[in-house]
Amino acid sequence: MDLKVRHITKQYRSKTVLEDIGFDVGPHELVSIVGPSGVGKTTLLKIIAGLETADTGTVHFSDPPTQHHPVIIVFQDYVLFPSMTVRENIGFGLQAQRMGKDKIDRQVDRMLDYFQIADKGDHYPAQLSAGQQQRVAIARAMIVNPAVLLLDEPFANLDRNLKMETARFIRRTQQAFGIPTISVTHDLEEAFSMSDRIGVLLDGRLRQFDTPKAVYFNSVSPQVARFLGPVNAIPRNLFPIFRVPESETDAHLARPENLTITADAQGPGRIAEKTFAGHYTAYTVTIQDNAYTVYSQADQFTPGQRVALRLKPY
Ligand SMILES: Nc1ncnc2c1ncn2[C@@H]1O[C@H](COP(=O)(O)OP(=O)(O)OP(=O)(O)O)[C@@H](O)[C@H]1O
Repeated sequence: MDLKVRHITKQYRSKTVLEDIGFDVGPHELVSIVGPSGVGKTTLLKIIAGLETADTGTVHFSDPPTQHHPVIIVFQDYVLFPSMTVRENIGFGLQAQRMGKDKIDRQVDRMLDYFQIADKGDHYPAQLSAGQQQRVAIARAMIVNPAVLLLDEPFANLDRNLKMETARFIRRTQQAFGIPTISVTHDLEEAFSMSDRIGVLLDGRLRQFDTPKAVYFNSVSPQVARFLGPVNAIPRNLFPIFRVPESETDAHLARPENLTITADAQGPGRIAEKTFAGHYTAYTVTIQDNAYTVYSQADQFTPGQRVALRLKPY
């Protein structure tokens, strides 16, 4: 099963929200669409789910969804039915398909085991932690064998540790069940950690669609690069001292982890600031009145010290 999104355009009251959006999602693939708040991520997801109509464009499923193989969308507040137990919540979709009780029970048991909430089957949602509620919501989505799984800000309500754990869990589950999945989020860490490919939506357009590493280290524009994290623009006249390969661009974009510092008493740079950041040290280095951010494993450089900066290939 794969999914092709082609030339999607959407306006609300003559304001263009989405313009000519196109991408593919392969079988077993998890794609994240990232972008700032209000850029149209939820609108795009709703169009793919058929809950909203596009002005132009198409969404093509290689294996068209059916009642027994539906497109499932999980919204950020993952509303569980508060007066139903966890078992009843998870089995709800199968009951709606009029499956027999024994069969539903067996499938719900499998889900409870897989999602490691077997001891919570008879609890009500209010008795669960946010992470457990999240698992119930995903289990409820997975049990109906969805053709495509759509996640809208899946971890918005979780703290950082739980978020990363849940991201890995969703990744494993989606692969184990072989379900093409699209997640929309403004949380970059989450998108980088679980996606096969990432689409960057800025000003209504999909500016880049590629692997996490490629969008991060090889951003197609300064706008995309800045949205994805801190970036240094090295001006053309400084290419030789940074050892940037010759090219036609006016400035080379380098992530802080793409620069290395070496001690050099005659070097063009000076350490202006040093900050401990856990698994690396963040330095601000000035060269000709420009400041560059460098993340380094080396912590021996001190403010005021003269240094050289070099581009390191990734
Ligand atoms: N039904 C609607 N009628 C009119 N405008 C709408 C409607 N739905 C969304 N919009 C507008 O379309 C734009 C995109 O909204 P959308 O919810 O898709 O953004 P988003 O990227 O998901 O935002 P967030 O990250 O904050 O959830 C916003 O400006 C929003 O106000």
